[in-house]
Amino acid sequence: MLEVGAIWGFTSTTMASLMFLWPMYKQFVPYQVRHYLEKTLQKYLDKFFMIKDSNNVCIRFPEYTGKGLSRSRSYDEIRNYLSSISTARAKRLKAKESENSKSLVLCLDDNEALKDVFQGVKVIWSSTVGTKEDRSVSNEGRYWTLSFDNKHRDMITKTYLDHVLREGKEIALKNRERKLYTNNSGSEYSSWREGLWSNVPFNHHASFETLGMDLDKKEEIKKDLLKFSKEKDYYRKVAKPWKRGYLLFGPPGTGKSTMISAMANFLEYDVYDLELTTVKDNSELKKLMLDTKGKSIVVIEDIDCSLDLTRHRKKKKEEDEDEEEEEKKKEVEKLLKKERGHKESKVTLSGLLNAVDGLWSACSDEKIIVFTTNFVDNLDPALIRRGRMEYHIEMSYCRFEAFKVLAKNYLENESHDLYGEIGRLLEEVDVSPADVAENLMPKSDEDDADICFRRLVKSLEEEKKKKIEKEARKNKKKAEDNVKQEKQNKVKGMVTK
Ligand SMILES: Nc1ncnc2c1ncn2[C@@H]1O[C@H](COP(=O)(O)OP(=O)(O)OP(=O)(O)O)[C@@H](O)[C@H]1O
Repeated sequence: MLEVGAIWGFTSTTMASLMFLWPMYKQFVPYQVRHYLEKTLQKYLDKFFMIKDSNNVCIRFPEYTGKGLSRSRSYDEIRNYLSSISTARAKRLKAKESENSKSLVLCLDDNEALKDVFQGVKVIWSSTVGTKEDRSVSNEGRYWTLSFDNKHRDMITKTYLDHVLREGKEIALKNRERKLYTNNSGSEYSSWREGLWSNVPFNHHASFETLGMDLDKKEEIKKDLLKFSKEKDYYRKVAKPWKRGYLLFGPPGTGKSTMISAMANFLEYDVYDLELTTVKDNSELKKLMLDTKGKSIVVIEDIDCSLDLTRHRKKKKEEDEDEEEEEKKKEVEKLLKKERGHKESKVTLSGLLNAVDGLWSACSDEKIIVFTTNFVDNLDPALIRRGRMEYHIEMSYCRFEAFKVLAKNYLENESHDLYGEIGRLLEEVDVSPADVAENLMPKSDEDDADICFRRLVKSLEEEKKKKIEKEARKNKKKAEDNVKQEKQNKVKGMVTK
């Protein structure tokens, strides 16, 4: 496209002179001379432009591939665009499978033409096979030729071509095979000369339809994502990098990872799964972030396990915090410390904050950052404050609405006599959607919906029993502690007397 612009001035002057002299030239110059002159002139001009008659302008776009020149990106974008407007004529077009694309790309056959109308102006795209000389510039001498009325020249070159390239780029993004990236650790990529990220095709089929959670909450998240993806101009206007942070928190098995896949599928984004424990230091983290593309979700799962962020905690523990919960946290922290002993990462909290929304973040477009954690209270408030992690989503235990989605997913069932009992039990006990899903999944060919629902009821009843026993133990311990305390108080009282 740059080349087209650069020679436009020169060509338009030449064209104007030719248009003026054209009738005289045709009448008085012998055919052989005309033929020679036209051939010579074509050598210089025909690469990009040619004049058909005094009213029509044609622009040619050669397909660069040879002579060390990389394939013209704009050519691909034009091809995508033409493919999208030519579906009605698909049968007459040659279908070619494109590289790294999940869809077919339709191409015009040699010497075929395609009409497009833009802002009421008609243009014709045709595919041309050029002469022998053309092959020195373009692979196989192939061109797209765009013809239009000269009076629309400004609109076509300024607005229409921009529109074609923009649309073509959008289509390419939509059709691309989406990827799941994971970071290579420092030593791996330096010794194997790999990139910072390795990737595999992203094939997770989770969607918001299959995600078991409160319906209103689900709709709210979808709306938020959609709004974000359409707000390029708004972010530019308010001078903010086009990115948004989501914090997903909740107990294990409540669907945090599933939610990330659903988000990626909903927006058609790539996913970068960033394993912080293998990142050497802050500078490597910055490089990794800079090496991510737009239209992507950068995920740091179990952020509380990735870094020692707990030491920065400002809030004092609430006094009435559940003792057993606290015991569990201590256990997890102990395990993490052991783990960190093996893979010491020098990434600091400030390094992470910089990577999330430092200067670098303005360098790429349309990015979502997701942190997940099982223990939201363990995180430093600076890391998850609003403005950094704008949207906090609590993934909670399975209740009746989520159960209905899971029953539909796993058993294609929407009503059963046991629904009432299951609904009541799910209000009484806290079980994760992962646990419910496990019970609903048929274990053999004989397992029908009835068997699976009964298995679920049995498991929920067991959970309820455990809960009651736990409560009883807790109350007993409390009563014993009270008695102990009273005894101690009495002894203290007797001593002071
Ligand atoms: N809300 C949900 N909707 C549908 N399926 C779910 C949901 N939650 C869990 N599952 C099922 O349970 C499995 C485990 O869920 P997932 O890994 O998303 O949970 P998680 O919250 O990320 O767990 P962890 O905190 O242990 O990483 C998933 O493969 C999915 O099949």
